[in-house]
Amino acid sequence: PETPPHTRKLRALTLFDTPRTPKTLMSKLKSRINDKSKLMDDSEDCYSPITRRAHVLGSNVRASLMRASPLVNINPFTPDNRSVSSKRLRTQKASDSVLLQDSGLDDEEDEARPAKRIHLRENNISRYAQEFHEVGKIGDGEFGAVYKCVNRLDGCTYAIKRSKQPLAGSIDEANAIREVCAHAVLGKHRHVVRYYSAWAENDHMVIQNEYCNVGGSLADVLSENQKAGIVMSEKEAQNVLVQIAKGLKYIHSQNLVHLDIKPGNIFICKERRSFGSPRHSNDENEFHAQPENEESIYKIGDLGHVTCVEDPQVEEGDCRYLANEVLQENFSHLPKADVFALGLTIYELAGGGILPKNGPEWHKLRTGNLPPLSGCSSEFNRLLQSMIDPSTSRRPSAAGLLQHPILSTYSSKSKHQLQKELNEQKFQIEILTRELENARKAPQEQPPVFHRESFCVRRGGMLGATRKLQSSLKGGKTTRLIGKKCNRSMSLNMF
Ligand SMILES: Nc1ncnc2c1ncn2[C@@H]1O[C@H](COP(=O)(O)OP(=O)(O)OP(=O)(O)O)[C@@H](O)[C@H]1O
Ligand SMILES: [Mg+2]
Repeated sequence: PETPPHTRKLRALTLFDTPRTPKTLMSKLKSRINDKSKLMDDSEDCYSPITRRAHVLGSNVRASLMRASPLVNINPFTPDNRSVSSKRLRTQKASDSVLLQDSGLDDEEDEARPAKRIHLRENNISRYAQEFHEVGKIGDGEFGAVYKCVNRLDGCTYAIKRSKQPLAGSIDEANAIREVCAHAVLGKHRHVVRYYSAWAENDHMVIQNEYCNVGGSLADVLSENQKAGIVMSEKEAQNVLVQIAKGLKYIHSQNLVHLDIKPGNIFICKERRSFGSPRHSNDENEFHAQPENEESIYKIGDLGHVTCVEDPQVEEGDCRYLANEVLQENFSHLPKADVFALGLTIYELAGGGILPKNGPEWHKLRTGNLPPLSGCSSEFNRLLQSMIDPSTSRRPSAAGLLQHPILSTYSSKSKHQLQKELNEQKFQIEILTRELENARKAPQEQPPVFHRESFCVRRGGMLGATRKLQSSLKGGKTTRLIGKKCNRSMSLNMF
C-alpha cells in the first residue's frame, strides 16, 4: 500500500473479530471507565463549560448566561449552529484577553453554550408503550434494536430504534444525540430515512423513524442472495448506486458526511409507482422482476456517524468499508470516504464476495486493486474501481457519479416516460378547458365549483387559466365556498 496504516492501529485491527475499528473500541472502553465518575456529578458536568466560561466573564455575565440560555440542546448540524461552532473554533485559537475585549454578551453567550444541555435521564417521559403498539423486532445493530411499531393515534407504522445500553454520561449518549441531530437536519430527502421524533426512556434513547417497509437492509438481501447462490444484476446494482449517490449528494450538499455507508445501513421501501413516476416498467430500462406497479426505493439510514465537513468529529464506521485516508486520520476529503464506502458496498452487492476486515486483502483493496466482477460490464467495473481509487482527487464525487454515462439513464427520464407524462398533462388540460367553459356559461349567482383535477392541473402550470378562475371568484358576490349549494362530491382545496 502507498500509505501503510499506523502499526498500532493495524495490530489492534487484527485482534478483534468485529467490524468496529480500534478507535471506536478504545473510545467505548474509555467512556465506560469515565461513566462512573460522570454519573456521580452530573449537574456539574451539565454546566461545567458554562461555569468555566463564567469565571472568565465575571459574576454579572454568569448570572445573565444562566438566565438567558434555555435548557435545550444545540444541533451542531444546522447551518446557523455550524457557523457558531466554527467561530468558537476560531476564537479558541485566539488568546483569552483578545476574546474578552472583542466579545459582546451575545457572542459570549453563543460561545459559552454547550452543545449538550439536556442529559437523557432528565427527559424521562415514558412514551413508547403509551403511544406505540409494538408489532415486532425488525433489526439489531451494534448500537440499538429496531422495532416495527404502529402509532396508536395516527395508525401509521414506524421504525423505532432503542439504544441497547443505558446511555447517560457515556460516549454512546453523545453519538445518539448526534444521530438525532443529523436526522433532524437531513430527513427531507427521498433517499435518506425520514425522522419523526426522539425521546429518552430510562436512560435509553428512542428514535422514531420512517419504517422502510421491506423491513430490513441491503445486508439482509445480500445474505439471502448468498444463501441462494444469486447475485444482484448489474442493472439493479446500478439502480442502488444511483439512488444512494443521490442521497449522498444531498447529505454532502449540507456539508455533512455519513461515514458509515454499507449494505447494513441502506434500507428498502417498496413503493407503488405513482402517477407520473420517473421510473417505468415497460421499456428497456426495467431492471428486475417485481410487480409492474411497484418500485424499490433505497434509503440511507443509521446516521450515528454523521459529522460536519468543516469541523469533523470522526467516529470511524465499519472497517470493511473504511477508506485508508480516514484510518490515517486525514479528514480533509471526507465526502470521498463516503464514495469509497459506496463503491465497496456496490461491489459486494454485485457479487464481489465478503469483504475483508483486515489483512493483506484489506490492504490490496486500499491500493485500488479491485478484482473485476465477471458478470458485469467493463465500464461498470471501471466505475467501481474509480470509486475506491487511493487518490481522493481521482475518486468521483457523489454528484459526479450521477453524471457518469452508464448511470445517466437512471438519473433522467426516458423518452417513453416523458411522452407518457406529456399525454397525461394534455388530458388534464382538456378537462380544465371544459370546466372553464362550463364555469363561463353558468349563471352569475352560482359559485364556481372546481373538481379536484382542476387543482392538479393548476399545480402543473395552468397559471393563466387559474387567474381567470380566481378573478371570476373575486368578481362574484360573497358566496359560500363549501356547504349548502355545493355538490358533496366536489372539492375546493384550491388556495
Ligand atoms: N427505518 C427502518 N426501517 C426498516 N428497518 C430498519 C430501519 N432502521 C433500522 N432497520 C433495521 O434495523 C437494523 C439496525 O438498524 P441500525 O443500523 O440503525 O442500527 P445500529 O445499531 O446503529 O447499527 P450498527 O451496527 O450499524 O451501528 C438495520 O440493519 C435494519 O435491518
Ligand atoms: Mg447500522
